[in-house]
Amino acid sequence: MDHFSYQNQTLHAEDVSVKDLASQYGTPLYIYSRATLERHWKAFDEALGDHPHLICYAVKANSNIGVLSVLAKLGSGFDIVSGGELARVKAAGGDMSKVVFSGVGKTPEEIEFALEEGIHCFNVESEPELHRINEVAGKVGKQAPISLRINPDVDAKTHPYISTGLKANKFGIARERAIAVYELANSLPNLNVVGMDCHIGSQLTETGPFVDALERLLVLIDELASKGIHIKHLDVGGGLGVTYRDETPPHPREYAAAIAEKMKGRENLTLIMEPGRAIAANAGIMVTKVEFVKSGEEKNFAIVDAAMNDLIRPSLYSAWMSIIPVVEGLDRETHNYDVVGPVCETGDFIGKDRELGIESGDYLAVRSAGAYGFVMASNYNSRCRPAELMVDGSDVHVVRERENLKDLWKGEHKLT
Ligand SMILES: Cc1ncc(COP(=O)(O)O)c(C=O)c1O
Ligand SMILES: N[C@@H](CCCC[NH3+])C(=O)O
Repeated sequence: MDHFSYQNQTLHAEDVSVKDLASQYGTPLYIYSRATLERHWKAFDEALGDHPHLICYAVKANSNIGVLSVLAKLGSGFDIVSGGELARVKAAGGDMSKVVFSGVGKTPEEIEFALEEGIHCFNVESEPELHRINEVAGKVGKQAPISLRINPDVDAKTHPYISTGLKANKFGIARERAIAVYELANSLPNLNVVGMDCHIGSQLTETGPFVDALERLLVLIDELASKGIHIKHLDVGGGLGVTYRDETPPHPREYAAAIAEKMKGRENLTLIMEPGRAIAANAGIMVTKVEFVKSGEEKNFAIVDAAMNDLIRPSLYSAWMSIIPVVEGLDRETHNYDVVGPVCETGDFIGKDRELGIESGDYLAVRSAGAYGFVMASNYNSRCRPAELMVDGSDVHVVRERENLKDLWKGEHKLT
């Protein structure tokens, strides 16, 4: 069931007209569906059935505290990559004991914060980081629970910027070094070895690379057990892709079933997953208004009020994102347009070569914008960042207010 669908030719978010929301709250505007977020999270959770598991939503995909609070109420865990994300999870009412902390450059301050909050574990990405966590834990008189992020050297077959599990990538510890680094971790006085993790990339559309990575990790887990180092949880990371255009990623159910299958007979090993995009992307849209229609000699441009600063995926990765009219079936002539924003960069586009029937003042919706959308927004060109709404049935919650002009220079000081 799609919670963004047309009713009486007008796009709705659950039971609410997107056109009404756009006129009331202005554009550009992010709109999320609570029911979709919940359904996606539950798809992972239910697919893992009785196997001991924890779904740690990857906060970076959409860190709005409204979104986090919805998932926290379901009992979600969280995968974080900064002290800022930890603070957000806390503010949203998340359970600190279900937080895993990933990322290659954790600072001493962030480590101390996470230790004080009692997180589930640190996903450690290098030997120097291991020493740093050991030192900070010693200083604050705690034992730090750790997992090593193993780079399994598998090709995720995704965009090179978001592939993370190859030797050439900056992430994790090479699997050839894994046993030695675990032995080191085990010998450090303030560390508690609890897990093993990996994350091979994002927007994966096949199950194969996930299973290959998992198999490589299981070999290491068995080898460690023979050396007396017992791993309690295996974290397979995130990375499951979604359909933006014609991709056919496995359903979370299929993906989770393939992983659970490999874990049969290992019921003492808790399975952790860190899905971000698969939970948030299709739970959100971004709505924009057509400012001008400009016909050039070679191209037609739909100049809209959203730009690369509001949604950077098309500019950054040449990502294709679906752009649909908020009101369909209008009697309009269609033309081929590049949908572009007002930012002064040639690379500022939301979509290219789109067949649309539009006039100035129309609203368009960009689909699948719930993940890596608002979180990557900036104030470039001194543009205020959009508002974010959460629709829940016929209820509408403003989960982030639109920025105003004064927010633009908050914390700045002029010279007198
Ligand atoms: C360590 C880690 N876990 C989870 C994720 C979430 O990935 P995705 O949004 O592709 O599920 C990422 C980002 O790719 C990540 O770096
Ligand atoms: N931001 C990227 C994904 C990066 C994943 C981060 N680990 C995207 O929009 O697709």
